[in-house]
Amino acid sequence: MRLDVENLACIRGERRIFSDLSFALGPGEALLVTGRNGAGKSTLLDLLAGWLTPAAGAVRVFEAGDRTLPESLHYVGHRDALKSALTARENLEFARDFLGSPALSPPDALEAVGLAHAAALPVAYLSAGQRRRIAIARLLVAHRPLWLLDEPTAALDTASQETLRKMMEQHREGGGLVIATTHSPLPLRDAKEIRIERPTPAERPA
Ligand SMILES: Nc1ncnc2c1ncn2[C@@H]1O[C@H](COP(=O)(O)OP(=O)(O)OP(=O)(O)O)[C@@H](O)[C@H]1O
Repeated sequence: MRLDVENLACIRGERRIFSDLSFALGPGEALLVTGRNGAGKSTLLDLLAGWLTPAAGAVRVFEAGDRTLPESLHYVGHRDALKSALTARENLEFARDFLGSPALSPPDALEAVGLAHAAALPVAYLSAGQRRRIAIARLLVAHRPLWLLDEPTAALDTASQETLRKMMEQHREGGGLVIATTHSPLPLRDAKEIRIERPTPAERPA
């Protein structure tokens, strides 16, 4: 799959968040999105996911078969989007059934993030880092070529950050694409990088 983003602009409320944002990603490539708090990193992911409409510009997808862009991506956001009353395993079963294109089994995905022992626990009982690891395990239970990850290492300890880094590299080796926002260094091989700068007050619409 290929992604081509051209001269993208976004306005939220009365504010211009960014404009003229362009990049292209091909199979196996990764993009790190940096910028200060409130610069618009999550907003960019929301636009790519199709939840927001750009004020200008275009997002084009190629070589994705008959799938639309929303059907071609995984999104792991700030909120882990887990169902608190379901167990870790049930959450992954739900994700696999909902997303389609099953890949690793839920037990194997839990094993991959070091949470096999928590399979039968309701996620409400888990720590913030453990919940984040289950949200990340969702990436493994259904195959989707584009991973959109919003500060994926937040709440993760060093070992889990390394597990996630390896998962991202493996996904890329299989031809997958990764776009991750981050405030801390994420050592991905040959990753592209864009920094979103806040427009000055003069550039913002009144
Ligand atoms: N629903 C909304 N309506 C209007 N403005 C919004 C809305 N949601 C977010 N914003 C604004 O859009 C701007 C960009 O927010 P965004 O969450 O994309 O920033 P970010 O770069 O991801 O920040 P952080 O590093 O803190 O996560 C912020 O000024 C925010 O207040």
